[in-house]
Amino acid sequence: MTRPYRSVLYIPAANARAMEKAQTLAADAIIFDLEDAVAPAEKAGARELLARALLADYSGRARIVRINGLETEWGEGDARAFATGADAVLVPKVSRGSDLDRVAALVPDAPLWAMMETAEGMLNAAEIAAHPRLQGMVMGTNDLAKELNSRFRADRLPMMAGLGLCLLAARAHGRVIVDGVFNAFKDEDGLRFECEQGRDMGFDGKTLIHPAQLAITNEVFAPSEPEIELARRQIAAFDEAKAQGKGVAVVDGKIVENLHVETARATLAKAAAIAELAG
Ligand SMILES: CC(C)(COP(=O)(O)OP(=O)(O)OC[C@H]1O[C@@H](n2cnc3c(N)ncnc32)[C@H](O)[C@@H]1OP(=O)(O)O)[C@@H](O)C(=O)NCCC(=O)NCCSC(=O)C[C@H](O)C(=O)O
Ligand SMILES: [Mg+2]
Repeated sequence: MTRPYRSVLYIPAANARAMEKAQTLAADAIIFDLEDAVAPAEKAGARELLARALLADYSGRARIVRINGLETEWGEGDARAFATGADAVLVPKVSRGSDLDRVAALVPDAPLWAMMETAEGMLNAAEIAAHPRLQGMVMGTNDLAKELNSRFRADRLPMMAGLGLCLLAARAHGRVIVDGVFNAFKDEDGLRFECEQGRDMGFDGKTLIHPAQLAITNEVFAPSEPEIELARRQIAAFDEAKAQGKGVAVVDGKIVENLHVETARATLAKAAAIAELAG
């Protein structure tokens, strides 16, 4: 069954307390960050703290390690240190498919994830998504806004071209894709608006910076009760229509064809995966 990735929480790998706390948080996945959330003076210590933290039990949550870029003095050591022991390695600032090749060689067994956060990366999203070792993509909307010189807008109009290109690329190649962070972690209404926008666009989930963002995000990216109930009725109605030799059913005045049944089955599978993770 496919894992859910509704909520993907960043934790600075220099913060031992936060990494411990994460063992009991309701995040679907965790990104242990060695890159931007860790100051240069803390990089070496963070690597050691993280190696210890990864021995703990995170109750089935996906554990993803964001390494420093290979152009930095820490990148290669990070990749070697976490070639095993995590569920995936997240590569920052991926601009083209070949950026993943060197990391892939250093990390032969773990799946790779790519931070999508450069202008070049947006233009090469399809090539990046096609990389054979890639499992998932993470929007880095802070870095992207910096590169674009765009202003923050609640409707994220300046981000739409990049978000759309990456989403298309991820879907074309069957990759997981999660939306960028919402920086104002005490603004619940703003977070809900952005989660709903991301969910409506088709993202699997959202990256988060604070545990206070988990509940809203998990709620918005999960199938709602009415969606689950509708999915069940669509499947039942289609099965009945099929038994009568018809290819189309009607539910609540709307047609249900094979493709809608596939979506309905995916909704039920996602709900089941969420329930399984919750235990
Ligand atoms: C944003 C923060 C610096 C706020 O920290 P703080 O003031 O300590 O928060 P609180 O006092 O409210 O914390 C309450 C308790 O929650 C724990 N905590 C806080 N944050 C996390 C977390 N991320 N994961 C797990 N636990 C967390 C605290 O330890 C407190 O616990 P307790 O002691 O039991 O009370 C801080 O939240 C933070 O550092 N967040 C992560 C920032 C980060 O990782 N940034 C980098 C990723 S964002 C990015 O780079 C995206 C991308 O690349 C782009 O370009 O867009
Ligand atoms: Mg970034």
